[in-house]
Amino acid sequence: MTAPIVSLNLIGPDEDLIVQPPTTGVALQGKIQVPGDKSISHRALMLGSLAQGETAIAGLLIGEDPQSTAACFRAMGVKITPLNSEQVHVHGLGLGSLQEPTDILDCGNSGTTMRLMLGILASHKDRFFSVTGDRSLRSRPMSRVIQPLQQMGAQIWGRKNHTLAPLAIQGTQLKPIDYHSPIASAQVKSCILLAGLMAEGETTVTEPALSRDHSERMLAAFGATVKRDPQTHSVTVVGPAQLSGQSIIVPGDISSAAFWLVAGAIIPDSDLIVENVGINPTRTGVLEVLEKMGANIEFLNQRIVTGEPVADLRVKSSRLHGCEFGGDVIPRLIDEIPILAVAAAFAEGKTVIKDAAELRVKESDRLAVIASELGRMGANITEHPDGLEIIGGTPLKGTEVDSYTDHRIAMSLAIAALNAQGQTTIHRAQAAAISYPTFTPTLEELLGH
Ligand SMILES: O=C(O)C1=C[C@@H](OP(=O)(O)O)[C@@H](O)[C@H](O)C1
Ligand SMILES: C=C(OP(=O)(O)O)C(=O)O
Repeated sequence: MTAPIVSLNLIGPDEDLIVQPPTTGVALQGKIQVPGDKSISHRALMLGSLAQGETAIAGLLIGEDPQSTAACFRAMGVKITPLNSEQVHVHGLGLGSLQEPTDILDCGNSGTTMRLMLGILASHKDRFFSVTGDRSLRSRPMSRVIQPLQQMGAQIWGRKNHTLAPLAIQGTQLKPIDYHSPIASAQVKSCILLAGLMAEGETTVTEPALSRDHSERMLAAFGATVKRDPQTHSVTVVGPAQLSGQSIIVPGDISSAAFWLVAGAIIPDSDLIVENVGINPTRTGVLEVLEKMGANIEFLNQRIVTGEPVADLRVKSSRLHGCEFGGDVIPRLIDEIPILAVAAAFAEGKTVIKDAAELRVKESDRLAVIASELGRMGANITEHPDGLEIIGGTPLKGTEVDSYTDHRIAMSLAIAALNAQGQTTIHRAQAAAISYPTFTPTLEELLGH
């Protein structure tokens, strides 16, 4: 049997990942773990910074995005021990006590850092902040959080009529609002709730469909008064709040587990357990769609870990078939659409993904990029304004593809490559380190290197 090749060539400017599966197949077997949940990691660092006393975080994601969050809060006077997945300590300053940074806060590639932090900064009276990010983040829309913050009285300036970073923020005493968001976005919801912590009275956010609820859960755990109405998808915080430091255990990220669940489902003879995965129902849309496509996924050892449901997920390969999805499930699988498109390319028949125009304003235009790069590998995939149509079942061929510096695209293409014929070179694959720095070592481990 030819040995499978997986190599990350970091010497050239293109940071290529080369994937060459053997012709005899690469059945995935055994048990693996994925790094900590990115959304929960950001929130643990932020709420820890705003709380009185110490917060201890186990299982934090050591990716570039949480590093950006930690760097921003350190620059505002918060002591955060070096990030590691064992134990990180955050010495919170108490609500309203962040110091004015003497330099620009750099959010790197992280939309969550910038959007959530804007709510915190805008509510820090008499302090001035400037925030920026990398080229991708500087092109992502910030008006979705700036507009409601302005309704609360926030003072924010930015490029293109105050919609794009770099942004400047003059902190001020904010007023509570009752905000009906036009989009189901956890970043918008969380930004307003964080701003509401220091406004006097009730700040309510209502969204058209339920987005991930990690902020609501964690705010309540830190001692804020949080009221939720599941019927209307609305959540209220009561300010001024007081937060006190907590012990948090971050579960494995279902968005990272999704790569292996799809790999296990599409690669013949696989039987793989991904341990310790967060299965918060606001995040499990990917499992529902995979099951609808005929995937065989079992939930083992279900438990609750510091307020979040967790399980070990066992996937066995099966014959997938296409399906249609859209509507309310989209916010519950928003980051998994690129890897679901890969699953669809290997499934029999047609898959239609609708209501996903939001993907055009992520780290890359994910609809355009996944259509072009999977298309290069031979997939029959059509881009629509709000989604994708994929006719699966034609074998994919290895070729040269590009991540467009988008971590989820890099890893989705690597899984497609694992089940393709011949060698695939993924340019700029180092982007995976944004959310999953150990992706390539895990791939090597699974392939028996
Ligand atoms: O709140 C969060 O942690 C996130 C919310 C989602 O973004 P939107 O709120 O823009 O949908 C998601 O895509 C992102 O990766 C993380
Ligand atoms: C969209 C993502 O993250 P963010 O918005 O934080 O950059 C993601 O992780 O896929």
